[in-house]
Amino acid sequence: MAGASGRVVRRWYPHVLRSFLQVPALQLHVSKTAMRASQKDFESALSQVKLLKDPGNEVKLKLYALYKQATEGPCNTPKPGVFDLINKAKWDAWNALGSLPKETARQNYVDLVSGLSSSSDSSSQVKPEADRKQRGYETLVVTSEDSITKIMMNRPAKKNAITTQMYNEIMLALKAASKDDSAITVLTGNGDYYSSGNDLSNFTDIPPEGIEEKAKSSAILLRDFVDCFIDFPKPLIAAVNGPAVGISVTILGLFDTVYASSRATFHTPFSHLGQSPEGCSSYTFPKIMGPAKAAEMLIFGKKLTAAEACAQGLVSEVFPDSTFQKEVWTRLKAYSKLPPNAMRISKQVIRNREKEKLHAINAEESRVLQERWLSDECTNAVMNFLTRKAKL
Ligand SMILES: CCCCCCCCCC/C=C/CC(=O)SCCNC(=O)CCNC(=O)[C@H](O)C(C)(C)COP(=O)(O)OP(=O)(O)OC[C@H]1O[C@@H](n2cnc3c(N)ncnc32)[C@H](O)[C@@H]1OP(=O)(O)O
Repeated sequence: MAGASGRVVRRWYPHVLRSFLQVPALQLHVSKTAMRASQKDFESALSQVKLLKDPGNEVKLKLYALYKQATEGPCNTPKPGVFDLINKAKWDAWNALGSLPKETARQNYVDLVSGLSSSSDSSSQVKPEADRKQRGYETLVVTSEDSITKIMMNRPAKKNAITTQMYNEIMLALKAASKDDSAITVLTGNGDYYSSGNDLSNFTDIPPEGIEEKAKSSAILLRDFVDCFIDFPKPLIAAVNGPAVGISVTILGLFDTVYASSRATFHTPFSHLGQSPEGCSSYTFPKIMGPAKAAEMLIFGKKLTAAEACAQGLVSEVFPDSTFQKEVWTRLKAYSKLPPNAMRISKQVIRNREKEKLHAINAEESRVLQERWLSDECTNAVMNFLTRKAKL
């Protein structure tokens, strides 16, 4: 088909998309059960999508996953076999959305299509290497520039506490970053905190099936989340711009490099919260800092300053807070110019032999936490925070 410019424009919908995603035409009509506030926008996005140029397989997978989540809810179909590559990729994309609410998925679908429409309108002017703010995230700002994908947690008013939606969006962003053309990926926080860890209001959203079911699905979410860090194939850097708590600290052991502002602190108050370590920290922390120092953090909740965390090997380098952003990004831009394949392969050589072990540890930590979340110690600690009786 010839576009307005005379260029040959390949319309990818419906035949290509349908054959790729094998979505029957009828499925593209929204089911009545999916009626919500953004229903009209969603329907118009479904029509708009037909007019777009081929956005590439990665985006098609994202659209597919959001469409399935928006209309059917969380993925609960059996995982296709390893050799069923297309269906497995589709299943993985849908499954990665975890328990993202239907309404949010619908909104994300609408945002994604609107982003695609505006970028295809001005596609002739957009440089592929330009700073691209990726749309479709509500709790993150994801940008790609200078061969660096930056994933910034963006709930500064809540100290970047990680909601279920943010866990899902970080997983999506990591999966996209693992396949994009960037050389390195950076996780950071917006505002004065890096992250205050798990959003404790995650404990209040109990489904009709009860707290046990919530603990079970949360353990799956946690395990999937940490797996994404274990498996991330490119150099992964944390730019810890301020205090870090809980899971935002424990997963640092799975990063390749950790830069910290002098204002950052590192705090894992699991016993105070009636919980136990996650993010593979029960293995990585003793390995990084020795069992005695790790126990002080993970059992007794000792908070480390940035300088202490650096002395103990959890942090690679500390920068004065006043120059943190400038110095870190100058350093990262230089690193991002190194040959990407060499960096990726070096990471594999360093990390691969431990992957299986890390997955097993992650599974075990998630299993133990699933039980902890049902304990009185944990319930009381969370209630105390939510009723403003306690802070860390
Ligand atoms: C049934 C099972 C369900 C479980 C689902 C879990 C899924 C995966 C779990 C993985 C496990 C992770 C373990 C952890 O991460 S443990 C760490 C948890 N984090 C905390 O306990 C921190 C709690 N926050 C605080 O103590 C303080 O807020 C602070 C971080 C010390 C900052 O204090 P400050 O006085 O400076 O600021 P405020 O308290 O006024 O905070 C500003 C607003 O932000 C809200 N906030 C901050 N942190 C969190 C949080 N972690 N969860 C929820 N809300 C948070 C705070 O309430 C303020 O909100 P407001 O303005 O509306 O009052």
